Amino acid sequence: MTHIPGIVITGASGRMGQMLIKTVTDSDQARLVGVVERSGHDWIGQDVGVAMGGAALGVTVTDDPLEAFAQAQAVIDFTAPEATLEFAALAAQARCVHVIGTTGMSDEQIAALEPASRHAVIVRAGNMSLGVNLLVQLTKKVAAALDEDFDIEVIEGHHHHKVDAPSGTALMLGEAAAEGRGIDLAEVSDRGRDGITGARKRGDIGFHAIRGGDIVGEHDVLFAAPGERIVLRHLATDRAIFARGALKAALWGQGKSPGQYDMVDVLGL
Ligand SMILES: NC(=O)C1=CN([C@@H]2O[C@H](COP(=O)(O)OP(=O)(O)OC[C@H]3O[C@@H](n4cnc5c(N)ncnc54)[C@H](O)[C@@H]3O)[C@@H](O)[C@H]2O)C=CC1
Ligand SMILES: O=C(O)C1=N[C@H](C(=O)O)C[C@H](O)C1
Repeated sequence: MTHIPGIVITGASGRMGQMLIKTVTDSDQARLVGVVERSGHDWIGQDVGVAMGGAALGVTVTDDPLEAFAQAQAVIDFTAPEATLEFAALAAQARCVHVIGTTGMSDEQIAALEPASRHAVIVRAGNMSLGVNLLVQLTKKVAAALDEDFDIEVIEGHHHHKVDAPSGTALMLGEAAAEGRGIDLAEVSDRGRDGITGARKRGDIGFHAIRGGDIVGEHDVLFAAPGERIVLRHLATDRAIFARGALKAALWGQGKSPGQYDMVDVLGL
């Protein structure tokens, strides 16, 4: 019996799904034991390596998540909110660590993860990269050090396929800024101004989303005061940074107590 954890990747044909499959198969610390796609997808029943245009990997794409999860110790899931909720219940049933990269989940959907987290480890983060999670810590510190003379704006840019805004990362950064200031983000959030908006309200945290081409992910946190500006910036140029973080989370979660965790826990930041 091998102690190398078996991993299932959901959303196998997606931008992140394919990157995750490469990352897991290149790793000597994990084994790819299953890949899941939605019912009706033309990859179902094919060897995933062949479907990706390369050599066979000996793993067939399935639309039966529970059957796949039953063979695994962790599920890495970068799909869509409804799918992620379904996978959370099934991963808990199979006692798999569930690493959730999916963004765009509503507060209600996030709350609905709680029953699953009583039985299994869930690691969820809107961004799995080391750099962004460091930026989150820096944002909290800078916001705590500055008063409301500094207007905070979070500006993010992504590829034209992205379906949710603001990005999960932008929300993490906004939450960090609000936490640094000791306030509730929901009360100060100002998203995507348009029209005669009136002057900026002191203390608000603004969000702006750019969508275009193949931008992997760019985030600025702007602190603007009369006479000076500070910009904290992260630029992602390769999705491998997210996949590496997700695999790290899947390995970190082995043997941990059931509950909800994030990348700050995984990275020890
Ligand atoms: N947390 C992080 O570090 C990162 C998060 N993301 C998030 O990951 C998610 C996916 O991003 P992309 O890969 O760019 O999207 P994508 O659209 O390329 O891939 C999503 C995949 O999920 C599949 N899917 C949807 N419903 C499914 C179901 N019920 N069962 C199985 N598969 C299902 C789709 O068929 C598709 O292949 C988004 O929410 C994105 O914001 C993306 C990059 C980094
Ligand atoms: O959809 C993406 O591509 C990304 N989504 C995440 C987000 O919403 O912040 C992380 C990364 O920026 C890429």
